[in-house]
Amino acid sequence: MVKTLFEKVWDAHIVAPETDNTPAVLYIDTHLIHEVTSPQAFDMLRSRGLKVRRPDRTFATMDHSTPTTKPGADGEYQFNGDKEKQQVAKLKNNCEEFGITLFELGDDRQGIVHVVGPEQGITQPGKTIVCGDSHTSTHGAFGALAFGIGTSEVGYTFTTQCIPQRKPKTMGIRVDGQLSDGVSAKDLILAIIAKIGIGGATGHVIEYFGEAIRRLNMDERMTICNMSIEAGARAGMIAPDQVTFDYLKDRPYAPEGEFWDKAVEDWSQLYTDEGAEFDQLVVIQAEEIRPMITFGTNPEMAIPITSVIPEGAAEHALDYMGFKANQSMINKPVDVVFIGSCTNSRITDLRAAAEVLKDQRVAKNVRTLIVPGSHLVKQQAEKEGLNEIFTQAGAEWREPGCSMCLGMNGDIIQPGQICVSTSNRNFEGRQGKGGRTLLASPATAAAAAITGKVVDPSQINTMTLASSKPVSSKNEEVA
Ligand SMILES: CC(C)[C@H](C(=O)O)[C@@H](O)C(=O)O
Ligand code: SF4
Repeated sequence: MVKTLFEKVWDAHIVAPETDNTPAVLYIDTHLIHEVTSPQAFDMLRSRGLKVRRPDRTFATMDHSTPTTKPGADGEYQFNGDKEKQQVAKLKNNCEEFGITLFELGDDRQGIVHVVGPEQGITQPGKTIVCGDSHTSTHGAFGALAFGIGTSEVGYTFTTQCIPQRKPKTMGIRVDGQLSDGVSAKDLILAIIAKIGIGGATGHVIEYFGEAIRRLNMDERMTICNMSIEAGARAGMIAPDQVTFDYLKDRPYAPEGEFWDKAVEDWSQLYTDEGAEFDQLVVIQAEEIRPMITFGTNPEMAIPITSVIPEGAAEHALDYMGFKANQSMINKPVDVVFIGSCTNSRITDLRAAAEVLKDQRVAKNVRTLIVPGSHLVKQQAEKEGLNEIFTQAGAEWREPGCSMCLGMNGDIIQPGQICVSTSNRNFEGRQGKGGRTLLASPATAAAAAITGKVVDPSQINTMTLASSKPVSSKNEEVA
């Protein structure tokens, strides 16, 4: 029988099939946890005298509430408040008590859960992966079936390594052709969500395929799968290929030696069979995609950066943003730029930002925060000198974590401020009460940082060369 990629992974993990009255029981290979959605599940275990069934398949990191400033001279981290400090301390205690591997503050492996899992080789093709976090869809970039779960399901996974699940429908999104120069994976996924809508993939698992997807590196594939949830999808998946295997080879938790060879053999079977059908199919032409930006308060409210806010866009959203239909987004003034989050905080994202920021200065009054997704990303960026480019430009180079994506750690924007952000959600107040978020790619965010306004990143080189801004002495040395 021909099967889609999703069906292959789903079928291989069914412990008990779905009936009219009961959902399927799905075996979970890997359980990722963080400090925000795990405490109640651990409390449940304690109150019932239960253990974690597979601590060896459970991995924890701290990311949402962690400070992005370095610890003080005394080694103490400066938390936003007691609540955040306790949340992090609780995770550490819980992991010790239940024998779970934790990538804690100060550990080189610490970072955003959706950056760390792949980076450590914990995320692998064909696996079922859950986490009490909606952007778990990120891991589907490896051909895993990965989705977010609620706190009670975190409890089920702790106790049984299984969860009850209704089988989702499938949606194929085929992206033909090649993305144009200067158009990123972030632009592609924003364009996809603008097209199908925030509810467009509700109840479905999306598989992305086609030439343009094949050409993406793993960081880019993760950007795409990360935002699947913003179209309502249960998960996003991309069939693994040589790009996937090359990424995973020699990662700490990847199989070794003969186990590696066997794994690659198995993983190579993970694709949608010829003739297998999706419940829905969407076709996109890559050449038509332009750099994108959002203008509203959900990720579907996105347009090519050079076009205008459409007539008929939700008025409430436009009021909140302070924008009007038919206006161009170009030249809108910007107060803050945030480059980070599980969507765009990996090394290739930072390289893209550095390319724009090199030998430039961040505009006066624009606060620019650059937050690597993990310590290993941070170390790699520093090895390449990207941190120098950022700090010389006047941007803040921070410690890893979710940071201003959600502002749980205190990295927030002020009421009324406009922030160009590489994150995945532009909901009202998400980055701080009254704050206004414009979602975009790292290149677009970096271009906004140096000009202090929304600009087409493809225009940036011409623009900066044309302007005779005074350059810092450091820049003269470089030149
Ligand atoms: C805190 C967590 C539950 C939440 C999520 O599930 O997505 C967060 O990561 C987010 O991005 O809003
Ligand atoms: S970076 Fe943002 S979207 Fe990703 S897990 Fe953290 S808060 Fe959620």
